[in-house]
Amino acid sequence: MQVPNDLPKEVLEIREDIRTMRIRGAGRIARAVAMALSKAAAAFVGNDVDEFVKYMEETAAFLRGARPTAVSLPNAISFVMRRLREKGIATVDEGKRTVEEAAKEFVEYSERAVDEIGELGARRFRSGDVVMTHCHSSAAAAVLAAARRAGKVDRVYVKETRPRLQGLIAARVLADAGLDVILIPDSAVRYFMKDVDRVIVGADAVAANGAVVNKVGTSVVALAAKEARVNFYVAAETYKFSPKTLIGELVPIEFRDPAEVVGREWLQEHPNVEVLNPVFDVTPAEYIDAIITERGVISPYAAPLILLEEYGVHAWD
Ligand SMILES: O=C(COP(=O)(O)O)[C@H](O)[C@H](O)COP(=O)(O)O
Repeated sequence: MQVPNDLPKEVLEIREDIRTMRIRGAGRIARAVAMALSKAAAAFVGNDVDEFVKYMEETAAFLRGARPTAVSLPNAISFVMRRLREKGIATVDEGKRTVEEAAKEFVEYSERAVDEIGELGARRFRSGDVVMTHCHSSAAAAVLAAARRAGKVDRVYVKETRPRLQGLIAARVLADAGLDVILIPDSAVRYFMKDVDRVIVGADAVAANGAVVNKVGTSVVALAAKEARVNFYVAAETYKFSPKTLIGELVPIEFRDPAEVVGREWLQEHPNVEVLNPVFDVTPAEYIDAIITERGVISPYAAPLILLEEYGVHAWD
């Protein structure tokens, strides 16, 4: 991917931090790219409006390639860039202001959305509920923290989430929120499901057919939950809904370096073994009881309504 000329170092660093997962989780990724666009705009030197717009379009394309699956990333970029395109700016300064304001608005919306999801989601829980979660999702954690504050949930099983062990982040965050955390290996999901009342996870993308793309292993939790008749909830801001799925596109599943699974040394010692590392999987709508969004708690089958309301004709952009 071509790096636009004169892109400030901090924008390059944000992209690299997303690629290497120092910035991770769909919500944080979205907020980080919105801020990256704002920083890029501020750093532009010159008075030529067309040059500025071209530079911003190139920056947007460059940032879009940071990670492929979390649709919050292109959605955050579209939110900011649509403002710039629709505004019809007369000067570069106006363009810079437009980008900065749109990015700020997106970040504020996003932070508010997570809080609203927490409050709405907590209503689905009952006193004494035992919960299971997978990976670390700030939206799912917000629900659990709000449910804890409401005196409903005490205990949560957290899956370690190999190979990158995001479960350890979730365990720390949820313990800090006052929950009793039990960290379990991924392979123990079915063993413990009998003790669980509800599952809650986050999302990297919600498709028009209500399927949810989230950290690999989510679909296995959903299968075990369905077998045990345990409610399965997804916490997802509306900017995680994928407009392109309305026109039949599939959400790309990221495959990362096999060394994340077994280490570089093992790979070198076993050149005849193929190691694959898909990092997301798809949970079909029929396994999902509800998606908790900042606009309300919906059936996964209502995903197209959210998409049409949110993006309308822009789904085709
Ligand atoms: O799958 C992951 C993170 O994957 P990775 O660690 O590979 O980025 C999270 O469940 C979603 O991104 C939602 O997170 P949030 O609710 O924080 O947006």
